[in-house]
Amino acid sequence: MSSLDADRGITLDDALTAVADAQPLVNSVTNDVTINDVANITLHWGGLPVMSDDEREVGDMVAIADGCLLNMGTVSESGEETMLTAGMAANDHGVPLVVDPVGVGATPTRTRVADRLVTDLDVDVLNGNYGEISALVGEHAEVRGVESIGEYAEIAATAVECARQTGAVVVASGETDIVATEAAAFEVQAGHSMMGEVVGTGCMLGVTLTVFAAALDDPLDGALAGTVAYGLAGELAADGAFGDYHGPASYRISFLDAAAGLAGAETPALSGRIERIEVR
Ligand SMILES: Nc1ncnc2c1ncn2[C@@H]1O[C@H](COP(=O)(O)OP(=O)(O)O)[C@@H](O)[C@H]1O
Ligand SMILES: Cc1ncsc1CCOP(=O)(O)O
Ligand SMILES: [Mg+2]
Repeated sequence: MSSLDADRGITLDDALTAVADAQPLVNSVTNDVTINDVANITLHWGGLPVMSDDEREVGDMVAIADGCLLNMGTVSESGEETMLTAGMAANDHGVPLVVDPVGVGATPTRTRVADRLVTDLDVDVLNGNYGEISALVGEHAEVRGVESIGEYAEIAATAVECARQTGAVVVASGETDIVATEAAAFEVQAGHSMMGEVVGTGCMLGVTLTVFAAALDDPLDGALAGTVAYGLAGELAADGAFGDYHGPASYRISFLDAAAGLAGAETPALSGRIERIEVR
């Protein structure tokens, strides 16, 4: 199977095998809306989910974990402090840290919490939709609730700027996903429009990135592999490879099955799906 990136020589099969071998324990401090899907897709990829979010134990749980996700979808005042406790434990113990700044830009509170997370913590991977990533770097963005509204013609440059400001690998999700570091940007053509019809596909992407970042040594490899694997699962589900569906609710089930079955499935060729792009 073709390499995820010619310079790095890692294939999707390598990544899927690394996840299966590592069986990473991933602690997700995440929102109440999609927490069960986040837990299940962690398991479906080959990871071990735990959703510890109590201030008295979260630091200890993250210390023994292989990856940590902070998703601020329904973050409360106490939850904000717990996220900092978890994130600092990840940093102290060298545990890969992924942040999903859900709804940043929609309200001043969300913007403040997101800024605090990316400022006070050393984040390995950041994932958000186009609006969230644009809001995070202070550019014009329309985030309605948690949905990205409007057009973002310069999203690749914005993602690179976000990587520069935060030091993280940035995944800006949408019809075309952008994976960016401060020095490089990749367009990833994988996924299906049905994924945009299901609440939780951004949250599940965040924990997918955490699983792959935990299993691979380099956050960029983890972000590229996780983004590609996730999109391919979306395509296979949409193609009916994991059962017929009749709308977004049944599609969601097929999608979860596709994530669980991707390693054993005949996946579409990757050639041309991942393109390194020039960003000034
Ligand atoms: N129209 C689309 N075509 C292909 N993939 C999509 C589309 N909309 C969303 N996705 C995929 O669904 C996942 C969630 O993306 P997005 O909807 O941007 O996140 P969020 O749910 O946080 O707003 C990503 O993997 C993205 O690639
Ligand atoms: C609707 C909603 N409200 C707070 S968190 C959440 C789920 C967001 O999920 P995603 O970012 O995957 O769309
Ligand atoms: Mg989201």
